[in-house]
Amino acid sequence: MALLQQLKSQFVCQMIIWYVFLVSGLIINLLQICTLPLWLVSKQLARRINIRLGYCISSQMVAALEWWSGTECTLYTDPKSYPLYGNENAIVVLNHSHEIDFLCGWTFCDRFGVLGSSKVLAKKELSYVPVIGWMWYFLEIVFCKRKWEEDRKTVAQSLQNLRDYPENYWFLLFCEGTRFTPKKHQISMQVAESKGLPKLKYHLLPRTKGFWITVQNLRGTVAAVYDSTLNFRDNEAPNLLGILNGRKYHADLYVRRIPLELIPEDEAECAAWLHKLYQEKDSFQEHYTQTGRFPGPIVSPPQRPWALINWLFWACLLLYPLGLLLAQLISTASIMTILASVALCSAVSVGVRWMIGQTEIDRSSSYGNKEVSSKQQLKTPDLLRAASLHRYLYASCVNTHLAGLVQQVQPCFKAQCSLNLMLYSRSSR
Ligand SMILES: CC/C=C\C/C=C\C/C=C\C/C=C\C/C=C\C/C=C\CCC(=O)SCCNC(=O)CCNC(=O)[C@H](O)C(C)(C)COP(=O)(O)OP(=O)(O)OC[C@H]1O[C@@H](n2cnc3c(N)ncnc32)[C@H](O)[C@@H]1OP(=O)(O)O
Ligand SMILES: CCCCCCCCCCCCCCCCCC(=O)OC[C@@H](O)COP(=O)(O)O
Repeated sequence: MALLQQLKSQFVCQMIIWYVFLVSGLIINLLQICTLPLWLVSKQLARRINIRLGYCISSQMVAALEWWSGTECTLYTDPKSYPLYGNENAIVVLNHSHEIDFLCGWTFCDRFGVLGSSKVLAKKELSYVPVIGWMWYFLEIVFCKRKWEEDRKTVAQSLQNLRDYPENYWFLLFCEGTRFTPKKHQISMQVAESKGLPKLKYHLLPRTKGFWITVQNLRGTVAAVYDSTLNFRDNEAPNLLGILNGRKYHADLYVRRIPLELIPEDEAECAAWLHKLYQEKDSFQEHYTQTGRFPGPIVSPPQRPWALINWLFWACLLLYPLGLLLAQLISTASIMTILASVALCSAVSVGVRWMIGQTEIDRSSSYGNKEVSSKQQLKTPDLLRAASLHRYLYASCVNTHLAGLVQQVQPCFKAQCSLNLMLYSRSSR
């Protein structure tokens, strides 16, 4: 066992995994380009082909997690909801604190048969990542610049395109918008305070616009929101390099299925609903910290062999020509070819390191890192501030089960909030 573990951490093994991933990925990207003319003839067929091509890439990372590192992924959920998973379209809301959270998400996608078709609202920068980012263009992943004024149109349009998608998919939303760091947490809690929202211990304050626009544009085609909360046992801090080194982690995922009809249509109410959801998620994390488990029963889906079979297929296909090439290099070695090969390998290693860097929290973007000055808060137009306060008042009432009453008096509430805030803003100028 220890020998196997040592073998897994050998540089040469990791080189093989990388070689197979990169070369097969680029071949698949090329095949995806070849499907372009087909989009004009049969869009649905082109989509179905791309789902399978996409699977060939993303399942390699799932294979690395499940078969190479042996990471265990446990699902806590209601057994009544379980049969629906994978058999309907869903919006997945997931916390964003771990470097491999997306990969654990992919594992569950694979187990429920929606890996090739799974979607995400991703930051635009990821679309430039070779192999994965390029693959995403053809899978109609929705990209955003995290600048609402620019995103509101493009994101809505991309979501509308998914309305006639031919296979079931899960649409993943990291509503926190960026990965958790202590600094981002501190700043987002200042924002929460300025909006009169309760503080969260384990999450950043969720950004509500992406959630609202997704629900609004996918209503009628998506059946439910899967509220998903992920954590790792024994305070593990998993990362991609650990996976490639064959290190085993233990992921626990708690999923609640919430029918889409229960989510308010109005933007302010939808935002309040999401804030309340994150307060609940925070309490689940607290429960996990205290007890080492999530509430409810464990109903884990079985591991499937397809990710491993796919990897073995590409390995057989690509390792033989690599062997031939190496043999030829050694037999006809000239100084020039050796130097050129070393230069090529070094360039590839730098590229690979950059790709891994995309998953590392230490290299996270500065989004959500900038202090929001009180001056900026005061600059917010009166009505927007009023809407924020109204949202909070509504959320507080939802918390105290007074939602029905609020809905009745809502127009008066809105007017009263607007008036109060206009008076407040004028007096503070
Ligand atoms: C059964 C099993 C179930 C589940 C299995 C689990 C998962 C599997 C599912 C699918 C897998 C599929 C794919 C996974 C593969 C890979 C994924 C990889 C990565 C991609 C992830 C990303 O790229 S995350 C980053 C991009 N995404 C997002 O940002 C989404 C969330 N963001 C939003 O919704 C934003 O609103 C926005 C992007 C639409 C617009 O952003 P913008 O900043 O322009 O506007 P905002 O409205 O958000 O900001 C202004 C308001 O925010 C307030 N503010 C200011 N500072 C802060 C702060 N620090 N924190 C919080 N709020 C802040 C400000 O006051 C404004 O307030 P308003 O009152 O005016 O709204
Ligand atoms: C067998 C396979 C082994 C090979 C391993 C391949 C590794 C390839 C690495 C490419 C990774 C590209 C997919 C990246 C997904 C990263 C998800 C992520 O977490 O994005 C961060 C954003 O949400 C928020 O960004 P920040 O604002 O925090 O910054």
